Amino acid sequence: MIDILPDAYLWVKVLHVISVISWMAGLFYLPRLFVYHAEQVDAGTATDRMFQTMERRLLRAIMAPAMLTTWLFGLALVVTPGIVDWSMIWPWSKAAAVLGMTWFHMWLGRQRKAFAQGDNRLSGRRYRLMNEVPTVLMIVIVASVIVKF
Ligand code: HEM
Repeated sequence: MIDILPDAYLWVKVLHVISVISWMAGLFYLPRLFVYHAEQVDAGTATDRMFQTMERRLLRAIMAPAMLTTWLFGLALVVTPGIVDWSMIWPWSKAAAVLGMTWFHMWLGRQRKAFAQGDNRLSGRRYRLMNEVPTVLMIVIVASVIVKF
C-alpha cells in the first residue's frame, strides 16, 4: 500500500483538498445557522424544526463524511515517503490546528444536539465569536502547508 503512495501523491492531495473545502464550508456555515437559530427562532415552532433538519443534514451528510476523508487522505499524505519532515515546525503547527478543527467539529455536534433537545443555552453573540475559531485555525493550517517554515 505504502509503495503506491508516491505515484498517487498528487491525486491523493487533490482528494484531500476537495475534502477540506467541503468540511470547511460546513465549519463556517453551521455556526451561522446557530446564530440565526438562537436569535430569531422560538423553540417548538415549525421554523425551529426546519433549522434542526438543516443542521442535522449539514453535519451528517456533508461535514462528518468530509472530515473523515480529510483525515484519511491527509494521513495518507503523512505516510507518503519524503513529504513530511518532522524536524520542521510546520507539521506540528498544522497538526495542532487540525486537532483544534476536529475539536470544533465535535463542539458543533454537541450544540446541534442541544438545539434538538430544546436546550440551547448559548447566545447568538457567542456563536458569532465561535465562528472566528475555524478562521484562525485555517490561517495557521494554510500558512503551515504552503510556507513550510
Ligand atoms: C485532518 C488531518 C489533516 C492531515 C493529517 C493533513 C495532512 C496534510 C499533508 C501531509 C499534506 C501534504 C503537504 C505536501 O504535499 O507538502 C497536506 C496538504 C494540504 N492540506 Fe492538509 N491535512 C489535514 C487537514 C487539513 C485541513 C483541515 C486543511 C485546511 C483547512 C488542510 C489543507 C491542506 C492544503 C491546502 C494542502 C495542500 C498544500 C500544498 O500542496 O501546497 N489540511 N495535508
